[in-house]
Amino acid sequence: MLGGDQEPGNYYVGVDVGTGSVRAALVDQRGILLAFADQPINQWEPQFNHHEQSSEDIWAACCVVTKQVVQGIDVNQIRGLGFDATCSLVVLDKQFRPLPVNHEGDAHRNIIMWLDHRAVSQVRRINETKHSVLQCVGGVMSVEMQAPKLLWLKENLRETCWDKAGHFFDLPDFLSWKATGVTARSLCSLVCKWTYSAEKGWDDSFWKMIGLEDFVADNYNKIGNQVLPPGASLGNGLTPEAAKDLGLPAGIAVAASLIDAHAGGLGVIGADVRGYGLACEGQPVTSRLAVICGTSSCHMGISKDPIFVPGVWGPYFSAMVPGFWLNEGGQSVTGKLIDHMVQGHAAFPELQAKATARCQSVYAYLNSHLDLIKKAQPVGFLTVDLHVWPDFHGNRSPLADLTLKGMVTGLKLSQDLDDLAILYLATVQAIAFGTRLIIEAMEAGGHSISTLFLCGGLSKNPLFVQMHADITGMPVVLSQEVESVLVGAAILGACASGDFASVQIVVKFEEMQRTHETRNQFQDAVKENSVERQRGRNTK
Ligand SMILES: Nc1ncnc2c1ncn2[C@@H]1O[C@H](COP(=O)(O)OP(=O)(O)O)[C@@H](O)[C@H]1O
Ligand SMILES: O=C(CO)[C@H](O)[C@H](O)COP(=O)(O)O
Repeated sequence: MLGGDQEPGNYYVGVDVGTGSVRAALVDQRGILLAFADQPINQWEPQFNHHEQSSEDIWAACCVVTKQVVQGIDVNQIRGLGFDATCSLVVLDKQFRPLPVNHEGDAHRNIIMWLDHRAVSQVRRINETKHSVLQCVGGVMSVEMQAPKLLWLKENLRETCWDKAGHFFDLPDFLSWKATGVTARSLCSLVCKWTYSAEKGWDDSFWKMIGLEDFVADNYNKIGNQVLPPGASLGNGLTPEAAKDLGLPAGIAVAASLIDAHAGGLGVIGADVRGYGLACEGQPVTSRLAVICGTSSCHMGISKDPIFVPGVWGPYFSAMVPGFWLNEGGQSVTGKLIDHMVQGHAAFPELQAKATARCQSVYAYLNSHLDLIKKAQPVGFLTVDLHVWPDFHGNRSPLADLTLKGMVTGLKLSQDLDDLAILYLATVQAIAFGTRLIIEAMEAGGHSISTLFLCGGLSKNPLFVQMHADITGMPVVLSQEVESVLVGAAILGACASGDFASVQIVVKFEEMQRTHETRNQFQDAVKENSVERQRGRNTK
């Protein structure tokens, strides 16, 4: 076992702040998840395309779930703590107090969430500059990144927010600051969402060109001028105040953080797949694509040399696995889109009642209903007359066009449970086709991908997984530990503790995890059908 010099019973805590909830896990030195807790967090949408959260609300939820997962153990055996979170923008004043990011002046809502699309005008102007930093985000900056949102705050909330601001954090970095009092930022967040270069640092000309010369004058104090690799140990570790909040011992190692998709990628991409006859067995890790699918989906592909893929974020150096370049494709709404389509359908109340009666989730019920109504052919053929274009919140990758909208064709007058189930299936398939489009763009750029490694909430939906296998034509690997994002966060804590020399070595934690593969039934079905037809011909 790697890192054999650890004492038995070393524990690490991972905290994952997703869009809808905060999760924590207790993980041992074998990478086995021993305890899990989750806590919902609030989201506000004060107007269309404005999505806000509260850093105080999120920290309070972190404290609840962390205390829960360490119940019953000797907390002195906890060696490290790691955070991952969505790439949302946190705004604090010079005394680290929350500032409002809204016209109502509500300082409790001091976070502009990752999926917020308020800064449309700002990102258009940024992209019109054609500045060279845009070559590190696939050529087009997303409205979901931090520069457009910062520019929006300066142009729209000058007095109530911008002039009073002392610190702008990516949410993962806010959490590590809250835990240690250290304002150092993670290389992951700054490189992926702020245009920071691992080799050259900040580019003064970019910030001056887009009208945020304030940061240059201030020597980047407000957005970070001390940058550490993910997994580096921060300051003197957990402060006594944060230790009390979290129910952990003061002084334990706290790691420089990761964005949630990157933690998920770290948690699955190194899995040991020997013995399953998979195409990626014995292949380099660069043949693997990690897809972290929750509210959104993020497609994480790594390479030894930088690969530029138009419309796909990156190339980013060492932003997920040290020593590798990263390209990140994405679909801004996937789980959120499926929830939207299902909950907005006329038959949803009937579905809810029937699922509740069976003590099932609505998705488990829908999946079984589809099996009930499918004919002789695989379930995927039920949507031959109904199709969905999934860009209800713009297209993140590979078209990188925030103005695109969603579309449904093939609707009838009926709105019964069968129609809802088939619309749900068509939405799942549309998302899988979006993944295929991203893979094709990445392969055109130079990637060579053979196998998908899925994690995140949607990886718990067998239909979602099967449609990805069928439509991409690739095997899908699910790790035995479904909470892979949390394993990724705990890996950070393990690295910061010094029990493991680097994140990369720790990635091999996964050798302890078994994996199982989902066969590509669609291709098998097509083959069987063609065999049937051939048999039919031969017997005629
Ligand atoms: N067991 C499940 N079956 C089907 N869908 C699920 C399941 N668990 C979560 N989801 C879906 O995954 C999405 C949330 O993903 P998750 O990774 O848990 O959260 P976050 O996006 O906050 O990180 C939601 O759209 C939810 O409907
Ligand atoms: O842009 C991101 C990652 O690069 C966001 O953090 C991610 O898309 C949101 O994650 P989730 O869907 O799990 O809430």
